[in-house]
Amino acid sequence: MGSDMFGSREILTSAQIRAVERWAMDSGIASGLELMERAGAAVAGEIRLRWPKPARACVMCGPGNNGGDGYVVARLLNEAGWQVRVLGMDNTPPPDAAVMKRRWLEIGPVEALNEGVLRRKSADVYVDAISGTGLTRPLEGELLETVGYLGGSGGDWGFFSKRLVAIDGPSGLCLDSGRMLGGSADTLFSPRAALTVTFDSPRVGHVLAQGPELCGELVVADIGLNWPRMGRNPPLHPGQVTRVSGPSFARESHDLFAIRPEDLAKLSDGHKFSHGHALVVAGGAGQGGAARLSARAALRVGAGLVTIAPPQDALIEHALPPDALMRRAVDTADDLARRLEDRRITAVLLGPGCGVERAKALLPALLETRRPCVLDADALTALSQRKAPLEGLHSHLVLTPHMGEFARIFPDIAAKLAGPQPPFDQHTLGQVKGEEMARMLAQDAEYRAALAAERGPLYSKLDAVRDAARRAGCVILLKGPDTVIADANGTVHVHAASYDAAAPWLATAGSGDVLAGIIAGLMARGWPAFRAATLGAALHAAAARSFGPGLIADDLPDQLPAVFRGLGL
Ligand SMILES: NC(=O)C1=CN([C@@H]2O[C@H](COP(=O)(O)OP(=O)(O)OC[C@H]3O[C@@H](n4cnc5c(N)ncnc54)[C@H](OP(=O)(O)O)[C@@H]3O)[C@@H](O)[C@H]2O)[C@H](O)CC1
Ligand SMILES: [K+]
Repeated sequence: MGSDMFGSREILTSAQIRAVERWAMDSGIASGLELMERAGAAVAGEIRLRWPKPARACVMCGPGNNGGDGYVVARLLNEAGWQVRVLGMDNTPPPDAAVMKRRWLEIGPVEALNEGVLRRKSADVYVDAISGTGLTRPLEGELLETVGYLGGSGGDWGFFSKRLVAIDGPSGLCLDSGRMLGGSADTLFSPRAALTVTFDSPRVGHVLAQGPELCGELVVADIGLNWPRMGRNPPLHPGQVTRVSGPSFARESHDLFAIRPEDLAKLSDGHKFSHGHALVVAGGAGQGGAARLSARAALRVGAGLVTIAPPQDALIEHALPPDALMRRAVDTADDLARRLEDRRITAVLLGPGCGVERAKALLPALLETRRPCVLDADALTALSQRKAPLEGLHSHLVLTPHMGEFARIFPDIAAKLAGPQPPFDQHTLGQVKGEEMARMLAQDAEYRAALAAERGPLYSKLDAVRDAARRAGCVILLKGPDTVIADANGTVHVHAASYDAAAPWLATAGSGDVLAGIIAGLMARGWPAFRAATLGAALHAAAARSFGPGLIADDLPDQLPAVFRGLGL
């Protein structure tokens, strides 16, 4: 999946993939049994690619259709000459899984699925088919002990992390949020898979939070669902997609990678007079480095003109190259307002190295113009210190906070995301009071309503950024290894750096200033806020990858030409 860096693909919630499966079955594309056979065959095939010599497998099958996939894997590995041991449950599985279980029982026994039985004999490969998209509440009892043992409660998680293959996801992982259901954020004793095989499309939980770490290598297998993709009519009924709300499925889909064919055409459009003019506000004396990084990035991404605007007494600091940069002093809000009377300035960046007080003083004049702009760093702190932080924000605006800045502007949303997740027991509720208690009770009610409506149970980073963007009425890009970008209409995009290998190098000082500059440069060139943010995140990661290890932020802008060449521009 990582190889398709410049494509886009939908990321689905559990409810969405269920609806797609139902649609495929209802339209006669494939029966449930056929889909399950294909899913199992895909998993068995991936296992045999990695362990080409028949070996010993232990397949753990849960109570639902995830378990059904497991019984198929067991049968197919057995046919390929593997020694297969199956652990399963004494329940009445759903109809397709029941058929697959019966077929396995013609071949071999099903032992009880618990930690004691699992410990008894070791295997070369362990297949986790305990739970998939149907997990709705934290695991308990023997299942929890089994999953905890896979996660290392027996003291040896390294053993399983090399040989655990998860079907759809490691069990216990909420595939709508990337968090362990009922678990703590530190994922102690959470199973880590060497390989996760999922079907049709990645799920939200594969790319957010702990998902990438717990899933290991992610393979997305095509099981022939053939549903109409992006931008066409969905096979989903509105009621089935309310978790990721909005009227149409195209708007609902969370695409993983950002660069689309229409972006390529526009990036290579060589008409210099249509490339706009970005104004990058800089800080006082000795503070100019961050803004210069941003300005250089805006130039490299192709803004026709870039002006850096420090206070008068810091102007001299910006005398050095790049000579393509223009310099104009901006001391007061009036100066900025006068500068922005020039309609040729098509985007503004405020924040990097600007100083909180200066940002606070300039913000009203900037927001007043409703000019496309990016607010980063000190401008975000300035926002959060205003009496009404969100006043005057508008849809041509991109905020690029990291988690700390996000939490200062949206404290309640951040608390909901970071806090314990429902269902809350009496003990947990007994430890809080007042507003905290009210918030948790509301969240618990929301969780139960979501379950009743067949939606994903946990509050995810995706939900958080979407809620924040709706409230603020602008685009928000929350930085991290799983960068989530949302607009005010509920469209969400995930840039999952965890799947493109650039993440560790991007965690370097000044990297955010470059990202803000790239986005401002794209906005100056006429990209609407949301597309500028998604494309900017992809170009930023691509620049890091192009340079590789040893990267410092100064290197990023100058990698953009190589990235563009790589895109065939
Ligand atoms: N033909 C198909 O539908 C295909 C399915 N695929 C695979 O199916 C799973 C999704 O299957 P589903 O049955 O919806 O869900 P799971 O197997 O993940 O789990 C559901 C069962 O687990 C029970 N459950 C839920 N939470 C818990 C818990 N905390 N402890 C114990 N048991 C739990 C649940 O019981 P309920 O009481 O809640 O009903 C179910 O019995 C998908 O992931 C794929 O692997 C294939 O994709 C192909 C086609
Ligand atoms: K699983």
